Amino acid sequence: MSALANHSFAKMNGIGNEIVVIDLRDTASGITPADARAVATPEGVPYDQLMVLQKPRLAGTDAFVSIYNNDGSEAGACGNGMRCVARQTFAGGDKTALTFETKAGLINCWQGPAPDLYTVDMGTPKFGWQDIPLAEEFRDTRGIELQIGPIDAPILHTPSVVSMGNPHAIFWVEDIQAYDLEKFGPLLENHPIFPDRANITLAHIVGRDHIVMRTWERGAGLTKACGSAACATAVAAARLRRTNRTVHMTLPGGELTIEWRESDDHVLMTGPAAFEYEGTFDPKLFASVA
Ligand SMILES: N[C@H](CCC[C@H](N)C(=O)O)C(=O)O
Repeated sequence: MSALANHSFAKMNGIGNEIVVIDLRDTASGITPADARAVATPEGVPYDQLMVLQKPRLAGTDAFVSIYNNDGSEAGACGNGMRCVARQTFAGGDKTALTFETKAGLINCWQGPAPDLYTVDMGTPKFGWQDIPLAEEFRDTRGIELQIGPIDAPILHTPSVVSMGNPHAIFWVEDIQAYDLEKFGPLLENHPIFPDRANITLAHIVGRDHIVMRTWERGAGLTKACGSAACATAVAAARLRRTNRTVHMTLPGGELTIEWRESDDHVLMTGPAAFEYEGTFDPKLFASVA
């Protein structure tokens, strides 16, 4: 039987990014992709990402956190989800800073700068073709030309590619609403250039300290916000010398502040995390899970 049967969960959101947080640190268990898909069904708790806290594996860390998209695929990073995990973990204890281990590395979190805000150190961005990753024939990342749709359709081309522990392709456009992301998103997400698929962002640079964006997420589709995409987009814009290293990001679900810190290249993301309700998983959800 799944470790989730009869287990409690917290339904949260990170500026509209639908998050479920499960704390399995009191068990020796983890979950399977089939468990993640079972939770995402309409009979379960529909979400964009599932954040599973497990027993710490490294000394000095508060938990190992596994991240699942609603299609059951695992991801190395989830910025909005980490703010939700931080809020839940701060609420349950007396700490002012937390360290989580994820597939992509260590993530430090702290409350602030305002009472309802949380800051997450998302680590350092990676730009190499093997880091994203890109298919080897596209190793020259400057030459990526992606044309999607009929020739008279708007052509999305020359994306910036960045890994924040998960793959991101960012297309710079004048109008982020001018493209049918629900149509083009899955085509680009699954393009052979991205052997691990990719998160696809449309971004418009408003000024040197402000970007508006929206994202088709790998494994989850169109979401109201993608924190790691906001980090990747802010870094890519600064790298193109089109913005400062601290940028205000406007996403469909809300606002984030991203700082690509000059001293150590770490990317700090600040934003809210909302608690919605708590519940317990009905064991019937997992009846067909092996
Ligand atoms: N879909 C992403 C994971 C969730 C990222 C997003 N929700 C965030 O806040 O960073 C991926 O497969 O890489």
